[in-house]
Amino acid sequence: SADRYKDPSQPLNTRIDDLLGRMTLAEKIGQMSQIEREKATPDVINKYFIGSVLSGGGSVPEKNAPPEAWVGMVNGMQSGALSTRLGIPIIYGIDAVHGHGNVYKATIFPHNVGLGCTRDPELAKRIGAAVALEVRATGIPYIFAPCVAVCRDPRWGRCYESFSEHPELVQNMTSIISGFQGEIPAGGTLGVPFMAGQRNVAACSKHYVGDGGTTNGINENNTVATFHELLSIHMPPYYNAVIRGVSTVMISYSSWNGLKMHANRFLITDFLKKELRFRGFVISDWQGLDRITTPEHADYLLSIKLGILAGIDMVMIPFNYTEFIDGLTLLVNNGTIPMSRIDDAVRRILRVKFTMGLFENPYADPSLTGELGKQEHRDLAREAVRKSLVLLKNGKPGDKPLLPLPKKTYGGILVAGSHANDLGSQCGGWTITWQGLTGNNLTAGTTILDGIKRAVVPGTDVVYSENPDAGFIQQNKARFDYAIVVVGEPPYAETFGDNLNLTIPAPGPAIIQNVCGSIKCVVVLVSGRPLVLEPYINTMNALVAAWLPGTEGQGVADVLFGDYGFTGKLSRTWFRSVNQLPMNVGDARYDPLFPFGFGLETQPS
Ligand SMILES: OC[C@@H]1[C@@H](O)[C@H](O)[C@@H](O)c2nc(-c3ccccc3)cn21
Repeated sequence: SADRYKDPSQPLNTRIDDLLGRMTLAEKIGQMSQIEREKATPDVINKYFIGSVLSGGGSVPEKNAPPEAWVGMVNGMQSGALSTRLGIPIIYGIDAVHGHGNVYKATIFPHNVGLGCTRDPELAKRIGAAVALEVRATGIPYIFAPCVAVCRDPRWGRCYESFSEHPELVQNMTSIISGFQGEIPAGGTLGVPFMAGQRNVAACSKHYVGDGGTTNGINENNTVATFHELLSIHMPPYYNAVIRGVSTVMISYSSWNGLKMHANRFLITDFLKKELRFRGFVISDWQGLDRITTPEHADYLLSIKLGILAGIDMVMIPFNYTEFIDGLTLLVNNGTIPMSRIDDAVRRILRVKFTMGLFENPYADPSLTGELGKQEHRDLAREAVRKSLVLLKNGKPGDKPLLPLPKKTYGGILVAGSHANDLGSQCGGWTITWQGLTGNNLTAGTTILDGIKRAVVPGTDVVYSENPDAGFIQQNKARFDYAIVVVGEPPYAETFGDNLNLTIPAPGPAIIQNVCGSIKCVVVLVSGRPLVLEPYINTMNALVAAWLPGTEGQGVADVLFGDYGFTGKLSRTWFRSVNQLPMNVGDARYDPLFPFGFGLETQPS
């Protein structure tokens, strides 16, 4: 019979059953294997029937690769897959967690902690649609986003990837999934993998489950919680993600009550797949199987057994694919892992690939390359920056408000601080490289300083000094009407961001004291999370939390100078001292510097 699985007019389950019925064990296990692009030659993909390829953070075809180079790379790999006996296309995945972060000149949006402060699910959906277009510009149909972590402790290095500490706010922001994948139409089936068309991408809600609840925020550590606490704090976003038709779920490195999530059959199979009826595929994190044991990779056969029996369908191996394939083959042949488990995994992977139209459209649409970094997307990102800013202080007690700042000044404006003129730092981690970069050469964008210069009336004396010394301040303080001090955290990702003291890194505090001690100042804090403020806040006239705004730094000036009012509300509790942590909205003991939901407002001037 003609290959019914190739016939798009056939019912979905007919296509899945027809194809699955034709597959050898090697072809099935190949579909469950995701390898890193460095290993993914067309020959390897063909020989091992590889089902998926990824770019890890910073893994690019070449430095500053244009979209055409990405398209060429992905299409080359795809040809290797389509030349196999059954011609099952690969699905290429990448982390587009705040825009297409790996890609030179992509639009970089505010990280999720800032988007949570917008309280605007509709905006998040529009951002999702724009990111999908920029990812498709590079020929990629699948992203490891959104992170739906409910970060309960800002000492966690990934807290900025979380929309909020409050599960309901995170649930609301899962609207971004409907942007990435498209909205399930009225009358459509909720709760099954969905993708509207070839200008959308398959999404991945991560990291299942409880990644944001580890002890002291230690990355990949242990989340101690009753089942009720897990269900009420960390699980809710997955209800919404599944209903919205999220195509994949990524498992967390962390443990729940001492059991590694990657080995947790109850939560992955009994709860996510059976109770929540998730029908897409479950993917491991990078070497997530290896890290089931301590030390990691100590017993890889055991890791494979535990991970696959727990219900993981696709394994982000990413390098030692022969070891994975041989190990899983052995475990199936010796009866440790039943074929029914393999078939469940492959069925789910095929369901996503058929649903997203990968069989009909395995190659990139070259007409989309112009979507990368498009001005329309940058304008959207700028809108998101504006709405993400939170005004925490506006004038000392008894003073009149300092913000919005006048665009016309009699004297000059002093702009100080490392983060005023540092595109990389305002983007944060997962930008061009895994950890992110400092400086202004990493990609195309507008620094906060650039934005200030464009906002004031032409001819205004704007003086930038990264770290003005006391002498400069004393000699010049009468010269300036006011100062804008932009300080904050360096870029970081994952464990490199774990931090137990949460102080503003030097020389930030000194710059604040030096400048704000002599000149009326507004401090703009560029950080992935709340930081210690109490020692300096009385010196400041005004204070703005800018989070990690991304490439469109103009959005900061838009609000500082009153083109738009401040509307942002804290997505996280602003603690007084790290000794209070963890401390979240709703806790019995709750004594924050600024509470969850706080944010002063100003009117457009
Ligand atoms: O980039 C792919 C995935 C990403 O989607 C996950 O959110 C994240 O937990 C992650 N960590 C690594 C990773 C960690 C350590 C060394 C090398 C890579 C890789 N990844």
